[in-house]
Amino acid sequence: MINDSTNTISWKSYYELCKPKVVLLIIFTAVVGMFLAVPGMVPWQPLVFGTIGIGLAASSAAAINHYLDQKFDAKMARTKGRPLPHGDLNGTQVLGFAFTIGAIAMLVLIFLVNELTAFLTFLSLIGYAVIYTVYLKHATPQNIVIGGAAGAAPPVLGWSAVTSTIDPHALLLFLIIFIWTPPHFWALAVARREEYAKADIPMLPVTHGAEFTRLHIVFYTVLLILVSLLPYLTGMSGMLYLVSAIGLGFGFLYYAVLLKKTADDIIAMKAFKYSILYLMLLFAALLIDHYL
Ligand code: HEM
Ligand SMILES: CC(C)=CCC/C(C)=C/CC/C(C)=C/COP(=O)(O)OP(=O)(O)O
Repeated sequence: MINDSTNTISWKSYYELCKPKVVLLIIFTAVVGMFLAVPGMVPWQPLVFGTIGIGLAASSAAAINHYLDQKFDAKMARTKGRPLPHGDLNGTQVLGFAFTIGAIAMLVLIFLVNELTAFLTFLSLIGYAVIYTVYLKHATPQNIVIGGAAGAAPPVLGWSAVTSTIDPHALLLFLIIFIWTPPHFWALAVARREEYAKADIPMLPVTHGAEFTRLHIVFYTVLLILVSLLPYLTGMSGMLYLVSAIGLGFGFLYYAVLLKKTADDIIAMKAFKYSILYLMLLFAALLIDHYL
């Protein structure tokens, strides 16, 4: 007889392996890339199959990250309840799941979208799941600056799913997420610096201190505001986007400066949460502006 409660735990665990909230935002940025790629409605095939392929590939990368990071995850309060360190799933189950959904993602992208998108998505998957997780994360405090390229790729993937090209406008969207990633992550890392130190992971607040990191959050936030103006300055987006980008950007800067002044970890977590809202609303503004 099937044990219902075990079954529920296991489905929940597989779901958790996918880092669902992160992947949802990744999918959203990819879908915005698709919509911006063409003047009218996006053809349904790249929209549906591109979304499935990119979403499954990002989930596969997240599951591989759970597998490869399990020993480190076990050492940190934030991550020790994850399916592997908590013992809800074993390594074979996690790798089996990751490779299955990763293979489905690749087949969908190769045969139902296009080869360029499949290739770029594969690069992003390897970039996050292997290059960032195995090497960069443990090698340098610039880990997330470099590794951020994988998480910044989805708008380019979405765009190429529709046009089979790497468009310069898509690269602007890449640049926005690339510059957004350090203040997004460092806000959390500042608040969790003792855990990262305990797990011996050389995040910037561990190697260079919290004060230095807070200063870098302000620096990257200013850079982000400037970079976020590029879609308007290049004629890709209009006034609604410009006003949104400036308003949202100054909201981010408010938290960054407040964090620098107060050195308060509660403010750091507020800045981290705001960073997620910022990216979601900025991409929503790009989308709405496109159809005005
Ligand atoms: C190398 C790049 C990145 C790093 C190092 C990073 C790091 C993190 C970390 C450590 C968390 C906390 C997760 C947790 O508490 O379990 C987080 C949460 C989150 N990240 Fe990122 N992130 C990166 C890129 C991205 C990208 C590209 C997106 C979306 C486009 C994103 C969206 C989110 C969201 C939505 C959450 C909240 C998840 C939740 O509440 O469960 N991140 N990020
Ligand atoms: C194919 C494709 C589009 C791939 C996208 C890659 C992807 C899922 C990027 C998200 C980045 C992320 C959640 C980093 C968390 O860092 P961490 O692993 O150091 O955080 P943790 O301590 O919470 O595990």
